[in-house]
Amino acid sequence: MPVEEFVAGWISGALGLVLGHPFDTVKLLGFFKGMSFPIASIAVVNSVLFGVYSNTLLVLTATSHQERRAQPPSYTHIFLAGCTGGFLQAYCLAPFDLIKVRLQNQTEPRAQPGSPPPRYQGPVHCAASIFREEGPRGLFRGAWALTLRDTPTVGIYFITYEGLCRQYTPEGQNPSSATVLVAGGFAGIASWVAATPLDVIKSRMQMDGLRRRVYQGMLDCMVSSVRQEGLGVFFRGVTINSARAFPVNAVTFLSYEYLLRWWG
Ligand SMILES: CN(C)C(=N)NCCC[C@H](N)C(=O)O
Repeated sequence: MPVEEFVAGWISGALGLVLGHPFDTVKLLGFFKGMSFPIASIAVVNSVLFGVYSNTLLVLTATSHQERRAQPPSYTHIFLAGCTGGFLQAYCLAPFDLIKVRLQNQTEPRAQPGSPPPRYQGPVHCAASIFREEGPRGLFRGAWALTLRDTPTVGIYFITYEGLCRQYTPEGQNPSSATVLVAGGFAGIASWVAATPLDVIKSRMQMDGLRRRVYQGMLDCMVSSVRQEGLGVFFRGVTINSARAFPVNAVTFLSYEYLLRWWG
């Protein structure tokens, strides 16, 4: 199994994250300020995403990453490989994403003289507290919604990227840096616009259980969110998700492509 794609995914995910971090921090004003935890987690998750995508395409089409410009895979194969990558990354992402959401939503003010310490004092403390208070399964709270969010939308991510690259690249050639940047940016936006409704539900499921359980399950969360806030609830955060997605995924795809060309 070729491993370069896993390593390239690892490095490119970390680079994309550095650009995306300010957006992640303002999305929910909170306590989540450090970089080491998100870098470590996104690197692992992106490595699984790109590694599984590329190796699934290898199984489906018998072409390596280097051969794919001369023998482009069909969009059906790209979509299926993307969905497989999205499905597997969701399971690796689930505990990291839960910790991120819990820390971001922590609204207690930063330590002021006399104020009680925040409930979670950092990522490791947060993981240990969830494990202790909600059990090992607690670390996977919201994983179903995350899987439903990521499986089709990562398919959309790779289809958009490949479609735009093919549109603006002469046959058989590698896309230019500008094309990779634009295609990567729009792939990020397309996938996040599609992912936002389930992203809202996922975050609510992850916060559920912190004090008392509010929702019976994912469907109940959807229905009560729409009842209380209207259909607009599914588009909450779509603008900031898209604004973050363009630079993050432009840089992710550019570094991924260049690392593979450099090693290839
Ligand atoms: C849930 N969605 C939209 C995705 N997983 N999209 C594909 C990768 C996105 C990239 N790691 C990012 O953080 O923007």
